[in-house]
Amino acid sequence: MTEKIQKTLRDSAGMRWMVLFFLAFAMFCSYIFMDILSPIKDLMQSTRGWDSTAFGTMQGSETFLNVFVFFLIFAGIILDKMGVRFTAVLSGAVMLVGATINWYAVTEMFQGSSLETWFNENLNYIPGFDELGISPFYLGMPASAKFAAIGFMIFGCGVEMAGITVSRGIVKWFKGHEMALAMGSEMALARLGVATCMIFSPVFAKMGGVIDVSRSVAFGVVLLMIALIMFIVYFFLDKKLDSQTGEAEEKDDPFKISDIGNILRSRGFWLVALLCVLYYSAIFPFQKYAVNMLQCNLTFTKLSPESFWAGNTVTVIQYVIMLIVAAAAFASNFSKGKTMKSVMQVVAVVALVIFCYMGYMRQSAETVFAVFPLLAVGITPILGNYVDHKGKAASMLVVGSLLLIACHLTFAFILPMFKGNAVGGIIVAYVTILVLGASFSLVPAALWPSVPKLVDAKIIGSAYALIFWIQNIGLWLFPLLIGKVLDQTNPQLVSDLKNGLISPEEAAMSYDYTVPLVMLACLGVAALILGFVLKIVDKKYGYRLEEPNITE
Ligand SMILES: C[C@H](N)C(=O)N[C@@H](CCCCN)C(=O)O
Repeated sequence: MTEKIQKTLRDSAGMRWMVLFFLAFAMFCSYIFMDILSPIKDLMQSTRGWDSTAFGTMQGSETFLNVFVFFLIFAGIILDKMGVRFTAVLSGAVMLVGATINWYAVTEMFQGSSLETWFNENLNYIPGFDELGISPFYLGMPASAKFAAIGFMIFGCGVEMAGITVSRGIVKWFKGHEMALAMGSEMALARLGVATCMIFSPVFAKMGGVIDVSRSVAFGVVLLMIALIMFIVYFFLDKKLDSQTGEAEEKDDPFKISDIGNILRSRGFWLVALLCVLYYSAIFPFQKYAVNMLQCNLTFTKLSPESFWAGNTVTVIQYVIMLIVAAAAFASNFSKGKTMKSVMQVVAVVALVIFCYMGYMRQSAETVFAVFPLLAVGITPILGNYVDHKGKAASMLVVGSLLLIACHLTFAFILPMFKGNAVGGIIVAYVTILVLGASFSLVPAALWPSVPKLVDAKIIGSAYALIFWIQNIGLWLFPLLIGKVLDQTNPQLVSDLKNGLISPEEAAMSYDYTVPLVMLACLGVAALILGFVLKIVDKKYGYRLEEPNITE
């Protein structure tokens, strides 16, 4: 008798990739919001009075509840107990609530309101947290930054919860299939989100010639509504899958809190978690300051408002070219024939060169930095595919860390030598940013798909949550530290600003970033050392990190 094989939704490649699209698109929207204020640090200073410390404190608040109230640990437990679809929708709703508060805080409506007065008079001292030096507020912090920080904290809970949920969702739908490629593609779309925000956030803020930073944030809020819809659609698909499989994974062997002990006893887990915090602390916090760092180091000529390059049409054209780079790189990864692959690669490279040229012609730091996530969009899926079929994840972590060190040192010491040399400076900036983008593809593409090799499937949600929690400590600390170090290593600038000798606009463009950049390079050195240790431990204990995910 022929046995009837029951096919489930995840056995269909089309269905799997459609599910991935919903999850990844939700992350795309979330990543746009995550960095929505990063390219307009100068405008936050000139229109809302946020100096570097206020900006850094507000940006760092994203991770505050996750780290100090252990929200991420709870999120992992919720995920392992309640499942992917419930947690996905919950995370979408939490992000939206936080983002809406954040938006209100930077609107004109908030200015002069009784809420502003309240925030000016309160939250200057948080017992316990202030003594430990970890308060998300301080005396003199602008009220709008304090309230925005509260919103960003709530958003941070949602976005990190979404991050672990999406990773677990991908493991659920793709294990045994193209898991690393799927994770790489999800991250690629997230990077496109960052590039989108680098380009469009300043456009929204400056629209119609009137500066209003809240328009940028409103744009992010609308996208988070779409993210929630994506998660709701995913909810129904995931429910259907569970009805087909009979929810075997959860029912047969339910998650227990004590399972977390198993994760914490794994040597491999700790090495990956520490490498993760060191590496990501040198990337994400940097991303929040990178545009300003370029503004301070590159020489831009002010374009007249009538100039073609200053207009919004060119922004849209540049964005379309960005999409062409992403689509061609992605298509080259999936093309079967050799000729088609090469054609796609040529299209991607040509479009990338045009993108860079336009960035230069537009004479703005945000359009130059937009190329950073773009390379990651193109190559993260390719590297994910490589991990699926060839392995070498631990080696990729080592190479990624090496590139990171080289880039931060170049920004610190070589880029400033080109101040005054507009073309030379832009070339150095582009090459360094592209190499950093390559590093930012290597490490994530190798790191996240390695986690299922280190822990049991039923505790994978908690394992991701613990890694995120450890990582979030760095993501909390370093934006704050960079802001403080910047103010402390630029004492003349800070005192001139205080005494009214320079305008906030001038100050925002004149910081010396050398010390913060060296600090980030040091993180890279520590990550590199851990990468080597991981390679040794992997060999000794047989985690199979260097082996492919798919055995052909
Ligand atoms: C910031 C966040 N905690 C993070 O680590 N993001 C990773 C992606 C993790 C996989 C998400 N499904 C990143 O590289 O962006």
